[in-house]
Amino acid sequence: MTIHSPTSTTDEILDVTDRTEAVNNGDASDLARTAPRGPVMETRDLNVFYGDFHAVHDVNLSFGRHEITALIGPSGCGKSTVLRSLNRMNDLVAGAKVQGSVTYHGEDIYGPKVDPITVRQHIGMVFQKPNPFPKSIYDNIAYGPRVTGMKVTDMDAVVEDALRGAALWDEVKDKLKSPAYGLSGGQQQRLCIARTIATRPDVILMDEPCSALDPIATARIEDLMSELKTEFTIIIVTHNMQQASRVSDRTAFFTARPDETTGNRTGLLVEFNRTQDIFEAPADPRTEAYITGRFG
Ligand SMILES: Nc1ncnc2c1ncn2[C@@H]1O[C@H](COP(=O)(O)OP(=O)(O)OP(=O)(O)O)[C@@H](O)[C@H]1O
Repeated sequence: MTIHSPTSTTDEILDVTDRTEAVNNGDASDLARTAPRGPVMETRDLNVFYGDFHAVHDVNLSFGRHEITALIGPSGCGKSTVLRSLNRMNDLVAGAKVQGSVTYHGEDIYGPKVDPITVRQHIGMVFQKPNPFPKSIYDNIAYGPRVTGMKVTDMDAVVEDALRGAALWDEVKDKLKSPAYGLSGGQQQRLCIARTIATRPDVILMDEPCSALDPIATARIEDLMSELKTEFTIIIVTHNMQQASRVSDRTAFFTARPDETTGNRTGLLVEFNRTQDIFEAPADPRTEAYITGRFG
């Protein structure tokens, strides 16, 4: 698998091999005690700017295969900014600039030969608000495989697989030609997850996927995440700490530090560890203050 554009030559394409060493460099070195082995993605000294504004500072993270990693922290600490930099969605934001590296199976996704569209095929995204296309349920799912030129011999099977994968098939199998807008909010979000998995990504980024949903729809998405991680690597931004503790294997806690002169608040990673450790034995007092509700 490669994220290079089709013009890349074979010798420019890096192998997709597991790296077995734990990655414990950078600012969070002593805190990332249990970084995953053979990470699918890593950030190294990741800094993101919006124009002159320094939004996130030196983020070092590694995301384990078939794990769910939660990004948590108070509003404005840069969680979504970090998430969007993982599949180059920030390219679409005018004035956004990314420094440092983001690697996917060892390849720098910001490398000069890398095609951002290909990156997003491997690293899909589900947004906060369900955003189905104004099309039928069927066409919402078939759209991705069609436009990405996936070789499909049986589109009906692709649609069914994706809807089953998103735990939506039984609810919609008799109305596949109906408009997606006729579904409930929770069903629409599962449709968006089905749409994402239809193009067979490796990593799924989720930006507060349950924040617009009621508790029952939220529980269904959380169950779904646990099922999906057997096939995919999932990285989720959530404000809901119970959700992070319920679904994730590892948690990264961010905060924002005000600049002494400008007062601008720059996000930074405070602590990254197994979720159980973050919630039961946080190493940093700022993490403890946040998870116990004394800050943020
Ligand atoms: N498109 C943008 N242009 C300019 N500044 C932005 C942009 N997007 C985010 N920011 C700023 O970057 C900082 C981090 O924002 P971001 O949305 O990543 O934080 P967050 O932790 O996800 O916040 P929240 O939890 O409120 O969604 C904030 O100060 C925000 O105002």
